[in-house]
Amino acid sequence: MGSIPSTPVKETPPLRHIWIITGPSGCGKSTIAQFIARELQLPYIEGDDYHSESNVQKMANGIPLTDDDRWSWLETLRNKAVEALTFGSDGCVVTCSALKRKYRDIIRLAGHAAPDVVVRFVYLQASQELLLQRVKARAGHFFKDNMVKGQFEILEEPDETEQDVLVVPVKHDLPIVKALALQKVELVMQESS
Ligand SMILES: Nc1ncnc2c1ncn2[C@@H]1O[C@H](COP(=O)(O)OP(=O)(O)OP(=O)(O)O)[C@@H](O)[C@H]1O
Ligand SMILES: O=C(O)[C@H](O)[C@@H](O)[C@H](O)[C@H](O)CO
Repeated sequence: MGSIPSTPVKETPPLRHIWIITGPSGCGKSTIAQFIARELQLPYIEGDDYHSESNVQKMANGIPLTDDDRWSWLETLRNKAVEALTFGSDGCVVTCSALKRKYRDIIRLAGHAAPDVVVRFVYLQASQELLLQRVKARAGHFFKDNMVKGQFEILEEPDETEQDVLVVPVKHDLPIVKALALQKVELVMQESS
């Protein structure tokens, strides 16, 4: 009796995630994004590095950005993320305030870059009072505490209809927030592998 030939198992390559770390100024985007990028060994793209000189000047002068100021910045961040994957990365971590849903929608288009690319947002959730304190205490940054209120005025918090968003409360001490964010990210990666 001949042995039954085994059906070859098709290996599906793991998905490549673009992690967008979001939230208003001072919520910890840079801190958490650098940590996650280091832990997952992924490239880190700092959103603030891609604001135009005039955007930075505006913010430094206490003038909030408008939608028009943000469109090309959002497109640039999306392109940078896709570029990182095109150059062979297994994923990447990007900081972007992404305060409005339509801004997140612009970034979401990166998910069409290739069938294995998935965009996920990590929303760092905090109260205005807490972020005011954290921005006040931070030195050497162009974004000052007088601008925090404006961030909350336009903030559209992701709701349950945005299923690609992981919410991480950031009122806890930093080691706890880091662990929580990483845990949520790793769970998604496990579920999608
Ligand atoms: N969980 C935390 N507990 C205490 N301090 C924190 C926590 N998370 C961040 N910080 C501090 O708060 C400040 C703001 O953090 P960070 O610069 O990472 O925020 P951000 O969202 O990137 O800000 P921005 O958008 O203005 O660049 C920093 O001084 C950081 O060390
Ligand atoms: O959309 C915006 O208004 C900006 O991206 C801001 O969020 C700042 O750049 C940032 O918070 C300072 O780091």
